[in-house]
Amino acid sequence: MSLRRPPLPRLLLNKVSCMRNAQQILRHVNVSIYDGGALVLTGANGSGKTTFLRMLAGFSRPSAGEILWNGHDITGSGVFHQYKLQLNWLSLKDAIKEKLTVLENVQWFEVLEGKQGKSLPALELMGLGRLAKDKARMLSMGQRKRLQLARLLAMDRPIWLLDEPSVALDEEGVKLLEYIIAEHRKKGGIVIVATHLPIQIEDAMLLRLPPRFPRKMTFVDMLDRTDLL
Ligand SMILES: Nc1ncnc2c1ncn2[C@@H]1O[C@H](COP(=O)(O)OP(=O)(O)OP(=O)(O)O)[C@@H](O)[C@H]1O
Repeated sequence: MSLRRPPLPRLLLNKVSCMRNAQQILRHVNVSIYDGGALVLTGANGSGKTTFLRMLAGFSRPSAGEILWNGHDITGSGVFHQYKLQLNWLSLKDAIKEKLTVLENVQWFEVLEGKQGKSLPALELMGLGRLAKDKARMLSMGQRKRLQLARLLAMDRPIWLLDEPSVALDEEGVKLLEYIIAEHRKKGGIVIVATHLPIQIEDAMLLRLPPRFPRKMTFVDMLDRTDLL
């Protein structure tokens, strides 16, 4: 008989609820995520996907329950600083500095991490190698998203929190996104994605958040209601 304990999940959400602006957004969420794991959050607009990611990123606190990292509450003093260093955050606000070149935009974050040498290979992987010396303001929306993804690769942190990462990407861009997610997981990285668009992520857990305001009437119902027109 083995006396070995089962491994702790790297991240554990235990009956987590979250309020925003005095409104209950998330209620009693339970999730365990191990190294190499992936969680895909879906749900209607306003159901709380971004709120969920923001809470994991430490931008807002759970109103009830706890989020444990390596078994420690992430809000605990001493833990939070260490935990934040594990995170890579990608959102629709891309924090791209328009006056810097594409390469400098990645190197800026890489240097802050105390790392070097990964920025150009990351840009090349994301198909932006030829634009590396151009000013970032010249980039299209999809290219800006590719730059954000290159930043994830150059910073190389274990837990990726990705809010709508495929928005604006073309078909090849989505394939690249799926590829880097798969590679990150092979190294033991964790990926948590909020998305409306289908992304192929093997063996991902799926969490569909319920709509916050049950719809009394659908759009199609409204079209049928002649008295409303
Ligand atoms: N800055 C804010 N302050 C207070 N409440 C907010 C704020 N942003 C969003 N909310 C509330 O939180 C709810 C959940 O928003 P959230 O952005 O988490 O949803 P979402 O599932 O990511 O939506 P979407 O699919 O539209 O991106 C919203 O319905 C809104 O009422």
